[in-house]
Amino acid sequence: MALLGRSLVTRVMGNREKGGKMKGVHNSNNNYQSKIAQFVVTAEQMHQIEERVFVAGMPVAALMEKVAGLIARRIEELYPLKGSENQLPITNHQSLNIGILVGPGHNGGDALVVARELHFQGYKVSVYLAFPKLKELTSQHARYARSLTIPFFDQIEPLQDCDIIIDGLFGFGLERPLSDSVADAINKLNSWSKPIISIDIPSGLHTDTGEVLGTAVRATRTLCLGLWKQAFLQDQALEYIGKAELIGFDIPLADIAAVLGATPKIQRVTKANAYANLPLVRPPVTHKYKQGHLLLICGSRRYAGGAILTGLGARGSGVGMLSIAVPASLKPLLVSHLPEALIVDCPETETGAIASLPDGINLDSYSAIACGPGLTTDATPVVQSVLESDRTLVLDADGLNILAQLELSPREAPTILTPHAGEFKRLFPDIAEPTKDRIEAVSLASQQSNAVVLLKGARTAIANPSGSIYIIPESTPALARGGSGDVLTGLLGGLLAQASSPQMPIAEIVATGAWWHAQAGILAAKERTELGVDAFTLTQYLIPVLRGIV
Ligand SMILES: NC(=O)C1=CN([C@@H]2O[C@H](COP(=O)(O)OP(=O)(O)OC[C@H]3O[C@@H](n4cnc5c(N)ncnc54)[C@H](OP(=O)(O)O)[C@@H]3O)[C@@H](O)[C@H]2O)[C@@H](O)CC1
Ligand SMILES: Nc1ncnc2c1ncn2[C@@H]1O[C@H](COP(=O)(O)OP(=O)(O)O)[C@@H](O)[C@H]1O
Ligand SMILES: [K+]
Repeated sequence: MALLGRSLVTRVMGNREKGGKMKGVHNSNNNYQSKIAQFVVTAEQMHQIEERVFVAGMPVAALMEKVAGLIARRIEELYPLKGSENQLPITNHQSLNIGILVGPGHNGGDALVVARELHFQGYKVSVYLAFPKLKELTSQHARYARSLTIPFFDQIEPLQDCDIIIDGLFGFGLERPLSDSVADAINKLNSWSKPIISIDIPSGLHTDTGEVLGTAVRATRTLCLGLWKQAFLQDQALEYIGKAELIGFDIPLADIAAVLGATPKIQRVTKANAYANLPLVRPPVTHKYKQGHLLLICGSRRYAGGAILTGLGARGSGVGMLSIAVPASLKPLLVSHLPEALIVDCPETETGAIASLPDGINLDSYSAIACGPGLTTDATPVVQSVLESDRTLVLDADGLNILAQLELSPREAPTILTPHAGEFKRLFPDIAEPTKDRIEAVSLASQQSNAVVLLKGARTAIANPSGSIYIIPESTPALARGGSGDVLTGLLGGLLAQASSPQMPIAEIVATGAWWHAQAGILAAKERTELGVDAFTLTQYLIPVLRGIV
């Protein structure tokens, strides 16, 4: 995956080192936005980056003015005084009432600049000032706003009649739980069901873990400032964030690289870096086995459909050759759905699970193996034998449930584990709740197992043992549906089987597959609504995702 665009970073850093000033590389570079989109920061890293910008000479007040100006313009665009684009059920666009919540720090300062700007544009602005003691710059903006006769209140109730609320209580400076009075105000605000725009992050959320520190604003939309904060990639924060949008303010790439490193540890998977890993172009002279041979091991009498869905996911990957090992009695069914696949019929247990792989099967002849969907836990010997193989191995579903009962002895070849939160808990019982700080959880799990771990969820996170983490920043709850994980397993297996060289970073290929899967869900939901994305339909949208690329 083209990570930080190493060449550019080296260039940028080189320029700084030589002259102290940036030469020739500007943030207006067409690539700037797409580079910025990959980065994820903690509150501490954002502080450090901000500090470098200030030390380099940017005045704090000037930066606040610039950033808050961009926020104000965006709010005017979203809720214009005149015009028909406004989605709100507001009839009189001439007098939009905007309630602005102001906290003690620079998040509150941003909010006050927004208040002033909207006031001058003709909006009716009211301020709820939650604290008597403010940081210096925030205090100055409050004084000026008062001089403009903008009304200030120390209770939130007077804002109840506002059409829109802007939340500038706390940004990334919030580190401890909210006091009762602010928490009460936020709870009241949430009960009004008004459109709320949060500045930087919904007040009350922890910037890194996305945890609710007592209570938190439930925003309709959040305008994240400068760089994506980690909370935007944590499932537990999503219902508070609403629609997420990045408001860039031209932070020099050199300052980002100085803090995050040339290859940041955590990356959002963007279209650009996913594309770079897709096996889109084949050599003109090739043959099916050169394009990867994937062995799927899946299905049982009870879960026959899982094998079909995994097979169709693998088909979507474009893999050169597909073999599917299933209980012998499922062979006719599999052939009818996947005529191109070689069906390996296996001896069955009494319960209709795979008892063992057929005698004489040579696992070395496959480029990769994906094992697990629909197996039932009766297929333990099969999982044992693939764990002993030296092939790249994806384990999912019952493959993971079986693994949880076994010892994962060290494997030479890459191992990819793809649990949802329930499977994760069974596999890694001593790692804290995977629904809390998912980024931390997946990273620990990868180090503990020495495997690439993909933790499924609304923001699927992938970690490799060396510490890199990839997060899929967009998806759709349409995927929360039986069988969509089976599709992912087949797709991942197909992509890994096609990896042209063993040196290709496995976690990046896995991240690419997870991105593709999510995009297929998004596209299918767009065309068919979120209700229309059953797992079979999902497989039909894998290839259409690529339409924009080739
Ligand atoms: N980074 C950038 O480049 C840019 C940043 N900008 C903006 O600055 C924001 C960050 O500003 P910030 O650092 O002043 O922190 P912020 O989130 O406003 O709040 C911290 C304040 O709250 C207080 N406090 C904390 N917890 C509390 C509690 N539970 N209950 C009560 N009080 C509590 C804490 O005081 P303490 O008591 O800890 O001394 C402190 O005063 C950022 O999100 C963005 O909007 C842009 O303007 C320009 C570009
Ligand atoms: N709320 C959600 N938003 C986005 N994606 C989701 C959501 N819930 C589940 N998914 C995705 O759907 C898939 C579900 O996989 P899994 O739980 O293994 O289902 P199954 O075992 O039925 O196939 C995963 O890829 C997961 O990331
Ligand atoms: K906020």
